[in-house]
Amino acid sequence: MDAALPPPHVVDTSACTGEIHDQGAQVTRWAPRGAAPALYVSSAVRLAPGRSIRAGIPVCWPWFGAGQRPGMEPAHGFARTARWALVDRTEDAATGEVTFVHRLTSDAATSAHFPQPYAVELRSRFGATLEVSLTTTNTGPEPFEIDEALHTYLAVGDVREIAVEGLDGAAYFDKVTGTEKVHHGILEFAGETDSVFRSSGPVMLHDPGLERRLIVRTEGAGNLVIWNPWDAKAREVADIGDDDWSQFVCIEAANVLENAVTLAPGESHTLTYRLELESDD
Ligand SMILES: O=P(O)(O)OC[C@H]1O[C@H](O)[C@H](O)[C@@H](O)[C@@H]1O
Repeated sequence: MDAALPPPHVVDTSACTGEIHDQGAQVTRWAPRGAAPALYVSSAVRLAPGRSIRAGIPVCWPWFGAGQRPGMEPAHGFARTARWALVDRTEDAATGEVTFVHRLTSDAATSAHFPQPYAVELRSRFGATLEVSLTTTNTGPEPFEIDEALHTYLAVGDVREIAVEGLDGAAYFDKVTGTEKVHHGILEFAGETDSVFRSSGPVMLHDPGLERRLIVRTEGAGNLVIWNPWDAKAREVADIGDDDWSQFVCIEAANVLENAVTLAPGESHTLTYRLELESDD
């Protein structure tokens, strides 16, 4: 059995329900009041110290995927499995909004692959909309470079039936084929998809199965990464339930490849993800 992860911080207000873990400063649930959950939680999710949580919004930092050099581990950087410190929690009684601030510093989590001093703050605002901002500050004497992503798992009725609007004309790197492409029209899904768009949105996800639309807006992002492993690949990915692959799509706000962020000493950068849900009725 897995060792226990401390329980998440829970939000239950007039505006929404939600939860966030100190591990990874990871939002795992959000639903506006009266609506179904907007974020996917794997039916095979494992909540254990040091294990990435297959749900919600993993924070990928300070590298993405396998990183820029061979041997960089863990995948997607160490922030998503590190224990962050909760430094603030505020609630606005009038709006029902709850805001958490989590912090990770080089004193708390270090890596041979990223020895530079830093402070990272994750501000999550749970309300009628969800807003998550990741701010990186270089607290050391030398410049450094980071990749980053707010790797959001969106819950969908059936990925084969959804349509994503807002990427017409966008260039992207197709990680499945390893080629550069340009997308035209609406984005629909018919197989494994792992695309790094050179676009920051906004995009609208039309979901006829769940009779709703999800609107993603970003700030400070050079890329949107869109991922679904499809059936065969999903079986190779840890902690995804056998029949889960059709029930999510990741639309991630990111700065990767040529959009990696370089920070001079004392400099900060913020990456923001806003999610809104509109029901059809
Ligand atoms: O299995 P994980 O380490 O969580 O990564 C899951 C996925 O994340 C991103 O979307 C990448 O673009 C994919 O290549 C990767 O497979």
